[in-house]
Amino acid sequence: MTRHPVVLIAEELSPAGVEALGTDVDVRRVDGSDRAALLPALADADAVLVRGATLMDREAIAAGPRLKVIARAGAGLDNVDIPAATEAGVLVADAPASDVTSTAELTVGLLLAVARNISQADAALKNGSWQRARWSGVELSGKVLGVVGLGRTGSLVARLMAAFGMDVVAHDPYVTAAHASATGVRLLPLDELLARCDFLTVHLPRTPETTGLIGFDSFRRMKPSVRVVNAARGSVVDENELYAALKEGRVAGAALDVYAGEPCTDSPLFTLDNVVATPHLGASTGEAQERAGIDAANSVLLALAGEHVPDAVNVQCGPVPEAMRPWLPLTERLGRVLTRAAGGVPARLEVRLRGEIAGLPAGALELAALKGVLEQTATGAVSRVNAPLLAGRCGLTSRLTASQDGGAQRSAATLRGVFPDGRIVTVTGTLTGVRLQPKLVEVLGHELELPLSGDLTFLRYPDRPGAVGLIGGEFAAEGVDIAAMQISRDPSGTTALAGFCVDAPVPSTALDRAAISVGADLAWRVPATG
Ligand SMILES: NC(=O)c1ccc[n+]([C@@H]2O[C@H](COP(=O)([O-])OP(=O)(O)OC[C@H]3O[C@@H](n4cnc5c(N)ncnc54)[C@H](O)[C@@H]3O)[C@@H](O)[C@H]2O)c1
Ligand SMILES: O=C(O)CC[C@@H](O)C(=O)O
Repeated sequence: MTRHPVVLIAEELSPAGVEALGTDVDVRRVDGSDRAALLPALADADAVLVRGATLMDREAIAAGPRLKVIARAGAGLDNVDIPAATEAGVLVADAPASDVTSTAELTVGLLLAVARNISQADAALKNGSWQRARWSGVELSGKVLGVVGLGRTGSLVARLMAAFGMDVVAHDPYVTAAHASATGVRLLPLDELLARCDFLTVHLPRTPETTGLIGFDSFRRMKPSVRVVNAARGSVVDENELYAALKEGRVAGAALDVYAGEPCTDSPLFTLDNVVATPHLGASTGEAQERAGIDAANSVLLALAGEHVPDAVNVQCGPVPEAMRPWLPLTERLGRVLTRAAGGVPARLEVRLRGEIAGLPAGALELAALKGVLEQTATGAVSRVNAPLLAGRCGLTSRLTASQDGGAQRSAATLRGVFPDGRIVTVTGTLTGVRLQPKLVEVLGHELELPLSGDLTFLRYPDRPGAVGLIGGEFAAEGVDIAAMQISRDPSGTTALAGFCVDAPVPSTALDRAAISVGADLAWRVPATG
């Protein structure tokens, strides 16, 4: 029975997300926050689905030797050691678009709550106290809202708050003025924004640069009437400094959804009347969880199938257009043919694209070629994720070149390897027919046409009559059936290259005998997988 890939669900995942995984995977569950349960459960896992409470650090990644993908059902990957995953060849993806609307809407709620003391008044009333003057607030309309971080959430918050009549200004050194103006905001230096705003909301990732960004110095620059909202990451606003500023009347109010350490139940901030606090609810809506689950499940399925994962964060390539996707497995296989033909890894690899594909973004093809080249010799797992790292370690450099002239094909990909001993080895493939079948069309300068699938075997020998019969005889003696074959002479007509698609791997003893019988100087096999 074929083994289905094991997908470990380590946290609550929406039913739609579980359903999106389909029936061709073996779904298992574990409580990812329980380390003692998580580590052994990872031993068999091909994929793990997490939210924010499962720590996928170096130790956890090492506990999953089969792992191919870590997918986060949500935005942000603070709980995943991305460099460790990259080294291990494990793809990491999150679902960055899934919770933008929910988080932006919660931010609107927090802005309103901190302006109007909604939660404090609610709690007081339910406690029997009718205090209208005590909970009087301020309007949003006409006030300046400072948005720090004008990415997905920040931009949506800016648009939504403009509808309240707020004057929205933003600080984000990494966005263009065009993006800001399309969002309807003015970009300002941080100091100027801090000095002007009546309300401040941060929508930043946690990075060394953003940790504590809103701290003592920032509060010093702000008006004492300012109200601060954080629904991004706890550590972006320094909690101790915020507490001091609120206590001393240097900040009028704060609304927080996130905390430096979570779960957080006993912060000094919770003792203050002018603080509204929610327990990390930004993405906690049915809609966001459904989208996050489905997006993460789709990333898992794509990664397990070896396909391009648009939400991957640790694959070093840009977008992969639809027309480029069938070329990924083809280029990977070409890499395997090249390394096997040469008996080792080249020092330099050129990935040449010709014809119609030459104009398309092709970074992913370079990664696929590197993967194919390296996986024959590497000791651990090789994927498009760690291929550049492993190439660097073994001194292999690569480059992409493109030419509009496809030659005999509409499009073709050639791998050209230059080896440390000066040898140059080339292999070329193309996709043919309506079903885009991968074909080899050139090997070591010999033109041929051979399906680039299944087990392949090649021999290069001085051309003479009867050679194919001798080779076929050796294969037949081991019960190996030939599904397709091609013989190609070099331009001088003296050397022949025979390529065979075989139904089962040719035993090495049979290949050795065949090579001796025809006087081959090269004989090699390319296994169907890895
Ligand atoms: N509360 C929640 O439940 C919840 C839900 C979703 C996202 N988040 C968090 O909200 C934050 C924003 O999410 P997003 O999806 O909008 O991210 P994003 O990547 O779309 O936007 C982040 C923006 O911050 C900017 N930025 C980075 N460093 C900066 C700096 N030093 N100064 C100013 N700007 C800087 C980036 O240029 C980018 O535009 C993330 O930390 C995310 O994890 C929280
Ligand atoms: O609910 C969650 O899983 C956390 C939401 C998440 O996307 C975040 O980045 O804060």
